[in-house]
Amino acid sequence: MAINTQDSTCLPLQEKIVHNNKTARAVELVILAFLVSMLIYRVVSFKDQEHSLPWFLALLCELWFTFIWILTVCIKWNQCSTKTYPDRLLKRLNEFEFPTIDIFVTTADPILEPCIITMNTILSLLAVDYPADKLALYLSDDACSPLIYYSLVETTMFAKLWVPFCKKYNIQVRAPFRYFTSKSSRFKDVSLEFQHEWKTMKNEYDDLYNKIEVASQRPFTFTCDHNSDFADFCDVNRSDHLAIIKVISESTGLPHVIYISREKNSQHHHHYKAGAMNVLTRVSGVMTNAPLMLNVDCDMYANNPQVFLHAMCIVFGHKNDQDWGFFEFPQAFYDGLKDDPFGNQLDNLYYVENGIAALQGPFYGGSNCFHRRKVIYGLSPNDKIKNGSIGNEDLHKVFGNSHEMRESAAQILSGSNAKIENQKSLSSLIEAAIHVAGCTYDYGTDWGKKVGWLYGSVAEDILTGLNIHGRGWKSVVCSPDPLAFLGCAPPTLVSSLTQQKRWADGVLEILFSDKNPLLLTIKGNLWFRQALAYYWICLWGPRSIPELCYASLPAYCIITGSNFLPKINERPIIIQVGIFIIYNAYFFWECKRQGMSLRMWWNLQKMGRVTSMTAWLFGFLNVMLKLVGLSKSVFEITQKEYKSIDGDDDKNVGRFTYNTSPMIIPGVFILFVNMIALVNGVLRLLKVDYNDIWMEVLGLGLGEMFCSVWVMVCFWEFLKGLFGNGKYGIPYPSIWKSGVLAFFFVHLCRSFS
Ligand SMILES: O=c1ccn([C@@H]2O[C@H](COP(=O)(O)OP(=O)(O)O[C@H]3O[C@H](CO)[C@@H](O)[C@H](O)[C@H]3O)[C@@H](O)[C@H]2O)c(=O)[nH]1
Ligand SMILES: [Mn+2]
Repeated sequence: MAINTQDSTCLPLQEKIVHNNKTARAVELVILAFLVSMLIYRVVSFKDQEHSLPWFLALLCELWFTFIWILTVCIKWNQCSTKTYPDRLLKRLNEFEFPTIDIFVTTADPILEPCIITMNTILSLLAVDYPADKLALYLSDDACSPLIYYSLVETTMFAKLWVPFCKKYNIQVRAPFRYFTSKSSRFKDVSLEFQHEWKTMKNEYDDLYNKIEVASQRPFTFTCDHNSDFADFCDVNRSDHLAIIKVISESTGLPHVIYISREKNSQHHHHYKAGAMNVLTRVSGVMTNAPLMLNVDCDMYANNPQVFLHAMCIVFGHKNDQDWGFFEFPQAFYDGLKDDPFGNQLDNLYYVENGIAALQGPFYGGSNCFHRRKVIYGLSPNDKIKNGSIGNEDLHKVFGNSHEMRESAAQILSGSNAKIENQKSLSSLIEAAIHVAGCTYDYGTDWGKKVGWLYGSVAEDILTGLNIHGRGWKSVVCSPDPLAFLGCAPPTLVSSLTQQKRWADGVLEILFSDKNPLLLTIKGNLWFRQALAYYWICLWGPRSIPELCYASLPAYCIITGSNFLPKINERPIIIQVGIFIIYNAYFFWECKRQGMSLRMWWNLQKMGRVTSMTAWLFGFLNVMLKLVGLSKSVFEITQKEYKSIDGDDDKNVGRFTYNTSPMIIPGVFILFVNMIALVNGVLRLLKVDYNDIWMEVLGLGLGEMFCSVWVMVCFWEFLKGLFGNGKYGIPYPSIWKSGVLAFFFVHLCRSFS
């Protein structure tokens, strides 16, 4: 892409802003100093311990915590963000200079992902401020659902009214389900004409909504004769069917709209989302072959109509072509539950993200991301490929046996901006598209290994981004105001844990692949500190073990009458107390700086413990089982919920609900053992004769009792779950299983003492 440097207005289109981080650094170093002194104290005082086991375990755990803290400090050390200026862009460039963009939306299950949500995603994207003839939107439907196809056809028809309406009145929120329910946007423009059109539009949307709603509620029926639009869907089995590709709209003032359901066959692995993304890449390569690709999950929508203009600021604002391999907008959530009761709105990662942004750039998070096609096709920053210089055989090996695919790839790789001559109509390309959407097309090619989205991890996003960084590309994140994209966070405890489990599982798998960050630093072009950042995320799963161990240590000590902390009348207790206070205050201060409440801080800190000891544990175990060949990874799709703005103000919103998921068990177990320990401890305290032996009381492990109470408070919701009714109660089998485990634990403790 040419960069317009000869310009009178020399103001930059995008700017990297470095944030002052001195105070945070100082506090982080203080915490580190405390951690290190604790380790030294542990080692030095080891021989004085009556009970060496808890001391030793505590040492191991604290070594690990210190290691993780060092990673965290390295990541957060520099803080920066990127600002973009779309108004400058429009003064400098003409729309016809903008590149074409292929937009990918993925959906996989019309029940877990209600159709109407996906359709709103699509509407918001079709209506962005960008020349429509430069956009093509591809929807990948992994469910092969006629309902989704039907909805897409209806939605495209509605879009023909909706898009001009949005552009005419410069509507800010272009996902109708948000627009029509937000109070502020209602009659901003009071002209009669607007009011009239607003009402028409609302009726049309209600119509669309009802059609989709009605169609969703019963098994979708359609005529199966040969000429029917739905003929392809007759008797299809969603996991075993031929590819279905349909061009729904072509050059009508709207972006092109294309429906894709890739071929599935139970004999062949379809690689979940990564597989879907590769089919989207190939089909779009054959059809429109835009140099930029934007991918959006079906649960997100464009919240800022200028998002593509912000994107162009990144594209045209970088003088150096190597400065970005991909760039993304953060995943923020709409209508997030107040104070984030499940800790899944990711706000706690804000400073980590800004830190990584100051390194090689943000991880690829799977959605809201603009990729350059040539980067996805495997180019490294310094590769220069002349037109026609790659042999057909090489292309064949990398991109597969479709002639159209190879031709389009060669064009991208050589960076030729020449428009494909005699631009064929999309419909005439369907045959070629169906070919590249085949379930065996990847075999014997580099798809999923070196090009496209990489296979082998259910966190295909992190893996794919890592591979790109490993080749030396940088990445950029920018968050305009209003936020570019909004999505829905998992609505329940278990759906949130399931998502976290998948992430912990997927990222850990990366460490056992040939894309290990350390390898990429040594052999490739991954920056060392960026590699540390990847380790930080890849180690989520293993973090469960020391956390569990540390959370059961107080219980162990109280039950066996041993200690893992200094007694409270000994001076070194200052170290532990110091860490506890400073760390919590530091985290609270971080939350405060982002405008969070005390409540939210507490929720985040408590859910940090809950998630790591439940979801991450299962992610970790799953990878271990996989390594010995006993398990396979599955991409469990997150449940999505259709909510309009004035949704229910139910007082139970945000309350923990449970099902029979085994992930609950370690939580209840930790709760049980600490409860048993506390009962033990309190009984012992009652027996002491306080007149004589104060010192003995001090020796009884008040520190351990405090820790036990702290753990219990973190798992307080689980305690409520023990007594809750219906979905608010933890199912009896889970309670029983946890009880048995806790019993074993206590028994084990006793046999050790
Ligand atoms: O076989 C599949 C499974 C999923 N998807 C799509 O993948 C997207 C993400 O799935 P979702 O259930 O919403 O997962 P999340 O946990 O919310 O996703 C996060 O984590 C994933 C990796 O674990 C990334 O792919 C996502 O982009 C990122 O938002 C959705 O559009 C799905 O329709 C498919 O197309 N095919
Ligand atoms: Mn999602």
